[in-house]
Amino acid sequence: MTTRTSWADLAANSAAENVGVGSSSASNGAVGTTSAAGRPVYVPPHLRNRPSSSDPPAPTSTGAASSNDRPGYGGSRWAAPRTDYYNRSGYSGGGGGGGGRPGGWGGRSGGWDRGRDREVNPFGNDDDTEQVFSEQENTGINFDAYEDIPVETSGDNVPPPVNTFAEIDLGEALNLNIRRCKYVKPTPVQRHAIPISLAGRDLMACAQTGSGKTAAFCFPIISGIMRGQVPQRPLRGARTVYPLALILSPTRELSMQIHEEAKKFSYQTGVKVVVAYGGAPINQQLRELERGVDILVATPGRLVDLLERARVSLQMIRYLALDEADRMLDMGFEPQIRKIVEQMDMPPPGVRQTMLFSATFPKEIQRLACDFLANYVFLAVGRVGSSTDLIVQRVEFVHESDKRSHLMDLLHAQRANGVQGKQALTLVFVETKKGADSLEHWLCMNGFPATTIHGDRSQQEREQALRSFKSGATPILVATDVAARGLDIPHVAHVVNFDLPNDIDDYVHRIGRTGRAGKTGLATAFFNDNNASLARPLADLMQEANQEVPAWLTRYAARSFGGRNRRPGGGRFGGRDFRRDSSFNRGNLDYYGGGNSAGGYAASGGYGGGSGYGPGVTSAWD
Ligand SMILES: Nc1ncnc2c1ncn2[C@@H]1O[C@H](COP(=O)(O)OP(=O)(O)OP(=O)(O)O)[C@@H](O)[C@H]1O
Repeated sequence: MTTRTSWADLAANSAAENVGVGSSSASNGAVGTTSAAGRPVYVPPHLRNRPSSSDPPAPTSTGAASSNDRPGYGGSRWAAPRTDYYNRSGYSGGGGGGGGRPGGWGGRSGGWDRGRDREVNPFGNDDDTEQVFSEQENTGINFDAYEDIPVETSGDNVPPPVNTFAEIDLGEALNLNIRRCKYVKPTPVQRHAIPISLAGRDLMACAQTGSGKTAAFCFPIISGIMRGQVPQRPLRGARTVYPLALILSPTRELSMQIHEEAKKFSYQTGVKVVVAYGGAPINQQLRELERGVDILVATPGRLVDLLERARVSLQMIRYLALDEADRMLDMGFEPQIRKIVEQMDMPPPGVRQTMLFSATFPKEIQRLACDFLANYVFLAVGRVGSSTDLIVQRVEFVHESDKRSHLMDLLHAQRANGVQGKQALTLVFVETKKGADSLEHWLCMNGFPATTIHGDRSQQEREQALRSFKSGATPILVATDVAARGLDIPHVAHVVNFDLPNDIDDYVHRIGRTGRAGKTGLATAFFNDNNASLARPLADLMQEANQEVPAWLTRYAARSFGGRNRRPGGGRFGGRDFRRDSSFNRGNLDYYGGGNSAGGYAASGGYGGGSGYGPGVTSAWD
């Protein structure tokens, strides 16, 4: 029954070596065993009767060099919070109710090691601390490209931005991972968003595609969990888990990607990240959850399933992040998100910290989002909903019947220009799943290896398609909008909008699959009469991004009535914090904090001259 390298042993041993150690784990009265040092230690149910691991604990990489003497940071300074966690009944057993933490706090270096479950190094085998410190910036990244981007913040007492990661108190272990990722300096959204979130503020952040939003919400969450004190976890079903942070995203692949990123950022911090998404066997995800979870990354559907099975409780959520937040709150997802955030057991706004991120944020969605926020800061890096100048945008007039041959011409030209005849990675967006399959078939028949990703394919097929695309085995990926948002696929040189979307924001996200992290990219759109309603927003967007707008498109734009893409108030895009709109400020309203579904929220003064907002929120929304 002894697990020589169990989290409990390690925690106890580590505790003894550290300052500020609490009482031993046996004090929680839970089932225990005896550590090598003779101290009784608790072994959670899922670790009992497991063979010992012969592996030593993960080697420390921060060591005593930590310059941060807060408990919970790096190296051997982990003891205080760890002991704190595992002494709490309901957290690590005490009747078996501890879902989140058991097993989460293992290695001396802050990693986790639960018997046979040892934290895998997400950086692969080439993680060498010396190399980490000596290597240069992520190659090919030119964040200077973002330096001139205007930044707008609004809200009460907005914490100031930083210029370097060193200025931010993220903790030694996380700082080391940032260096392992070869992030030399923060991107503009990170410079602003991280200090705001670290100060405990709710945030609605809008920044261009590929500009590093994932790290902007992950770093404060990981850092907060590392240093935070955890309130007592309730005793509930033995198999219910209590994550401390929830990150929701609209697609399975994006959730997987965020999970991969978050695992890198949290390596050896002791913070455990688990992902749950549909289409994959739930039992495997349940087993993973039972091993401990601090940060749960999930798609809404699978999360609702887990909540209804009472396998996850949101009662302990301290951080809620919605990636692609405007998508999460649009008509398709809103009911599910409301159910998760408002109708289960999640703490309300003001108690939890909420972060909403996207590259696009229409004003009507900003209004909706207020239900989820308290006294939030609005941050816009660049114009809300704008595309990055790094993407060269071309629009070509192509009749429906000519699209295939036109695509073929593009691909031939691209192949001719490619390195050693290799096809550059090209992502082709189409409207329908059927259309995707048929175009893929046709491309393959014509000597262009292609694959597809769309909602009618099994999850395994989707994942295989992405792998095959990323590796270059099938350098053309034909996709529906399922691949439009968030996916960070290196080396996508060209995005083709074979069928243009109906909504300009979807266009922004689609083309954002190229031109990421300071790199340049190319986006070509096939436009014809079917896309007339997009003419105006498209022309405006291109102009704004300093792109050449064809004269014929300008003529189309002049004729178009705008439709749903035309946003009133001068700009097509929600170019800024909607709280600054005169319609919103009308009546000297006095809004208040708290997730009141009537629209109450904390926009406590300080915006565009409004001196506080009132309960007449609904009238301001009319
Ligand atoms: N500070 C940094 N230094 C270097 N690279 C970075 C930095 N921050 C993020 N990156 C890299 O930039 C790329 C884009 O980041 P990310 O996927 O978070 O963008 P995003 O803003 O969320 O994009 P999207 O709007 O498409 O979801 C990733 O490959 C990431 O590793």
